Amino acid sequence: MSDKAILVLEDGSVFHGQSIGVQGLTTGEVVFNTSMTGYQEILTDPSYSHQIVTLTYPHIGNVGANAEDEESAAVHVQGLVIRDLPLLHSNWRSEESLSAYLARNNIVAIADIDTRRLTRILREKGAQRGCIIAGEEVDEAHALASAKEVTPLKGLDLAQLVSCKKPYDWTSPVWQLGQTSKAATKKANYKVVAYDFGVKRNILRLLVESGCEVCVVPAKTPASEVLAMSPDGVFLSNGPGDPEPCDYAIEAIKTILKEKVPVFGICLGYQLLALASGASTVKMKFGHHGANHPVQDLVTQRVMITSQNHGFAVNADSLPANLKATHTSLFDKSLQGIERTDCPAFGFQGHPEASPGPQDIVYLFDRFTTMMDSYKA
Ligand SMILES: NC(=O)CC[C@H](N)C(=O)O
Repeated sequence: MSDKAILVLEDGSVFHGQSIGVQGLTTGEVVFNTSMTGYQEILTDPSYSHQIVTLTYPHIGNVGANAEDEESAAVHVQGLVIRDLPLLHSNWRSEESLSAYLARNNIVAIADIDTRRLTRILREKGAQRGCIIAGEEVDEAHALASAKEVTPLKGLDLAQLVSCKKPYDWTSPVWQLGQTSKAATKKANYKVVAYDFGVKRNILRLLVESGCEVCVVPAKTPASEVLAMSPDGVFLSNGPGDPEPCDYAIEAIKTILKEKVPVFGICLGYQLLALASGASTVKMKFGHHGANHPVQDLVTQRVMITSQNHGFAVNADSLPANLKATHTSLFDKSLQGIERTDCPAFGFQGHPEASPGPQDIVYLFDRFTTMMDSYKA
């Protein structure tokens, strides 16, 4: 069997490398992530659905893979592109090599390519549709034609594809993984319904740790069903694709906001909260994907280092009078946080659940419980 592989972008750029996953063909929008750690969390983040991810950090796979680092039950990237896979992986938690993990999860992946050149192309031209072929038939023309057939993410509702099919309760906190957590789990004090648009497990763990009893519901659950559960708060999860076509979610959020139930949204959830409040969203050139993005809290002026993964943004000029900007990106001044002035609701564009990444912004979970305290009182 050949272990050759190629990556071809829609602009015609060709990269030759080695296959490190299964043989075959895969396509998707190619984005770069600059995180130095957390490759397994990235692979299993449902928000990466339909995207091929390239990691700018050159050595990927050093610590192998394990069952605890997964952010969901499946690998969601369409493909992986890296510079160098180490000959040996080593970590006390490792259960298998990255390559074995990719193959077991049916992922086409390529190594030994110039990821700096690739990232520069994506930075100059914006996210590109691309195709990886691994195996015998490494055919450039076929790869280029396949890349050009990819449906762009703009206009695609992917949340309903990755969402759970039935409601379930989530009960495990972070400390069950043996990781250091900010504090011992608080006594369950709040009933929270979490909309699953592609939720990451660490968000659910942090909600539990903050004292929430969490019921996760499918993306298309109507507001009436959620309100019938008499929640103390509603959480809107992260997720893949364009927020704009998710009209069912936008409608449900509008109804929930009218009832003045506290609402907290992360990433796609934050974008949906903005749309339900009358703001608009735009597709970014190449988005924000990394673990060291500086974000400023506009009230305290404090700067936090945050984890980010988004290709769409809320248009800062589109905020209606009852929607206040709370955070801004110091990389490009794009909007990072919003809060409603007429009801208890707020959202954040980055990832306060911080997995992978820094924990500067984890305090937003306390803000949600404080909001629920006032609501209950
Ligand atoms: N991580 C997310 O929730 C991503 C939100 C949305 N799919 C975007 O790309 O902007």
